Amino acid sequence: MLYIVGLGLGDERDITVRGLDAVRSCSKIYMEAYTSLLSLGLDPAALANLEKLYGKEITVADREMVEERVDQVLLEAADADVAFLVVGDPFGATTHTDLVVRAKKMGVQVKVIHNASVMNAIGVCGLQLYRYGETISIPFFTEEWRPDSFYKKIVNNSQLGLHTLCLLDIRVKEPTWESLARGKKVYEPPRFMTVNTAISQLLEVEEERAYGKDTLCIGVARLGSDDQKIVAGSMEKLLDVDFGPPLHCLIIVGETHPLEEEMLEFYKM
Ligand SMILES: C[S@@+](CC[C@H](N)C(=O)[O-])C[C@H]1O[C@@H](n2cnc3c(N)ncnc32)[C@H](O)[C@@H]1O
Repeated sequence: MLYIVGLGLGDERDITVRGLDAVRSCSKIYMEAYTSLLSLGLDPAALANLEKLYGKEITVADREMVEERVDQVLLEAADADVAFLVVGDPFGATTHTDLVVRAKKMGVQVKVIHNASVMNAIGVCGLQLYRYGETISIPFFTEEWRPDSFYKKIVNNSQLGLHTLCLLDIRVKEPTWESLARGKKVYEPPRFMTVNTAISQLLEVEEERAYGKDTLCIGVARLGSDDQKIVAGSMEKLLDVDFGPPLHCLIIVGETHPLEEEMLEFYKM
């Protein structure tokens, strides 16, 4: 059996009882470490906490492993119970549908154990799920590369009066050759996009007045942790707010219902 287990958004204690039972029963544990709070996956101290809780060693599965060598994991799961851990929820934003499809095609049984995910940002600020449009991802701009395909989606959402949840880029540096030569992959800390960078990039590509510096937005940092931070304000005001350590996401507010407005008041700066 392949157990795909969501770890939630806080720390190692956020796994569900059902998830913990499954993990402890498995002979091999992999942890996906590229779509979410990578510090959990790549910080040796955080990893050690998880291993202590599970009583088992964890193999960190980076993008290359998940995309290119996943059949090895699935073959193991054909003969034994294997856990594949995902920070957040296995189907939260980035889905692991591909893994499920491949497992089923190979005749491997799959059980998914859900948990909180970044999708909880949708409601935590008081906005309502059915008043959101398409979710977007904002990549880091570089000197030569300024993709803005997300912009059209914001325009569409805004024309319909819908809110937009913006997920922000995470850049994982490849393990160095030096560390690979020593037979060990060593990861440098990933680069995370802040709410401030996201807003300045959004203002840079704006041209159809879908939004502007006065548009109401909500910045959400470290959702699900004890020190989560949620601040609502105009783009201009949020540009100067220090949201602290990652992970961050941003919501562009569309037309609001009176109940949404009441809740938003608690977060306004
Ligand atoms: C691909 S999504 C997360 C998928 C993950 N499996 C989940 O269920 O949450 C990654 C993006 O979501 C946002 N995100 C994830 N966790 C967050 C958190 N705790 N607080 C704020 N934003 C978060 C960040 O913008 C991050 O780049």
